[in-house]
Amino acid sequence: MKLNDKSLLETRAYIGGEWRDLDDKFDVTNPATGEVIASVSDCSVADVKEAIDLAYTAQKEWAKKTGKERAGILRKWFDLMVEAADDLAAILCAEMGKPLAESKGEILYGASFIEWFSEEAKRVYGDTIPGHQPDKRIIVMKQPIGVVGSITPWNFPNAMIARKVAPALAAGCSFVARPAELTPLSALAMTVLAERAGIPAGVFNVVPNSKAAEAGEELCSNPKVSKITFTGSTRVGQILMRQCSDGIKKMSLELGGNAPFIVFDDADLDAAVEGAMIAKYRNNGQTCVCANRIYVQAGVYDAFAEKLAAATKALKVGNGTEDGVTTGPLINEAALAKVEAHLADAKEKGAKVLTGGSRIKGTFFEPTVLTDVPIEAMVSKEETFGPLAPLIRFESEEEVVALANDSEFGLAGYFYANDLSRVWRVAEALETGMVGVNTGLISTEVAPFGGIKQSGLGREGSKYGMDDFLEIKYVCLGGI
Ligand SMILES: NC(=O)C1=CN([C@@H]2O[C@H](COP(=O)(O)OP(=O)(O)OC[C@H]3O[C@@H](n4cnc5c(N)ncnc54)[C@H](OP(=O)(O)O)[C@@H]3O)[C@@H](O)[C@H]2O)C=CC1
Ligand SMILES: O=C(O)[C@H](O)CS(=O)(=O)O
Repeated sequence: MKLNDKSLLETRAYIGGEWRDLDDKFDVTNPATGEVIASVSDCSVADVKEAIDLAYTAQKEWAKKTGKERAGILRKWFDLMVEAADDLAAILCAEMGKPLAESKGEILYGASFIEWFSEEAKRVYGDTIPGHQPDKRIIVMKQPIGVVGSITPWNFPNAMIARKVAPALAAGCSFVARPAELTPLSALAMTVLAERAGIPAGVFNVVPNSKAAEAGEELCSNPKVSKITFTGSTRVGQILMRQCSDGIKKMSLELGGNAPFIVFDDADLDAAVEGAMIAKYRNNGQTCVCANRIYVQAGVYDAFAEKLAAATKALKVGNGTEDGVTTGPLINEAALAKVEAHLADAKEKGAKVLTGGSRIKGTFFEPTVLTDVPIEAMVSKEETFGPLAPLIRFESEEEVVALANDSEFGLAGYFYANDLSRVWRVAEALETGMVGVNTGLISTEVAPFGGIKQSGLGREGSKYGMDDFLEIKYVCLGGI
């Protein structure tokens, strides 16, 4: 790994403003090569508890700073992240496998949340409300929620932390981040820059560890933690909800998805193929908003399938450090096994492979297009989280909206159409938190990201993103 600033490859835990080299360590491997790239300090539950204690103390002073002071420090952090983007991308590519160009895209995407919330920090407005009695005056103020615990996944090891820590610190909260065991290096690298930006000791803590359940249990049960923010599977989100229920702890949950991608017969097919390529194969299909089910209206099914297969064949699979590589490895053997299970099930139920369909080597897998996929196939019911594009034929708008909504998930949905009335009807009818119309890429810091049903609670990014880290206080002044 070539780095301009080698100090960004940090392996120690960051607790109360101290870098701690712990005896216990766990290895981080490169999914493209299987090589160990670093051994990282493995925090115990006692370390997590100490981080929470120090965050609790530090939060009081951090909240006393003005929004403008917090804004200035966050803006400096943003500037440092952009300056170090190439190094941060190299670290992310090495530990997660995302091709370099896409890794850099994630770094800039993560940084955009820090920039956005450095601006929002100055705009935590309250209200005055006309009194309900002559001698009463009413004000509403917003105050930081307190210590925030965060648990994040391996698939966006920089952006998922940035999307949470930025609004939390902007609001005056302090933060204890527990990154995924597979990808702690990106979290630690951004923490090096946070310290350089002047984030005070104890305000931002990072506790890498290899026993997620133990760390999670401490974060969820510790009364000094006021809020848990989680991105990951619905299964784990349910565990965390149960653990937070005793303390009625507030939560933000960004969970699993099963996005429908619908191509109507009045769509611009070339645009629809372009959108499907992004929505399906971004991050090698390992995003929660990936197109998981591709519904194509009968009249354009064959033409779309042919075009999508041609575009899929043009993807270049390989080590993300090599020029021109568009598609890296899957994160691990378990992820590959899930893709192969979905493929085998679909083929058994009658689907045909139009292109791809085989493991290459290690955890590299050919981007695959399947046709004639039946609606009862596993791949249309469960999130594949890999480069498998199942094409399902439909006849009518009513039929496909019912199919699209037949899921316990409701994160993202996409469709291509040009009829204005249809665009309004389908955008309103889809049971998802986010809808892409004639686009396959909807993720941005300026819009509210989040889902409904079992895809989660709350929204991240946008002007709405601060709300999850603030408490509303109503003050009634009497006797006036
Ligand atoms: N809505 C969204 O924005 C996103 C949703 N996801 C969903 O997550 C899944 C894939 O990501 P994946 O990382 O495997 O998801 P997981 O839910 O398995 O893991 C997410 C995080 O939770 C941790 N974790 C696992 N078990 C526990 C536990 N019992 N208590 C506390 N923490 C725990 C993991 O730790 P460790 O990895 O160290 O074991 C990881 O840091 C897919 O379903 C995907 O849709 C993923 C990313 C974004
Ligand atoms: O973890 C994810 O899948 C991200 O939320 C997807 S996105 O924000 O990059 O779209």
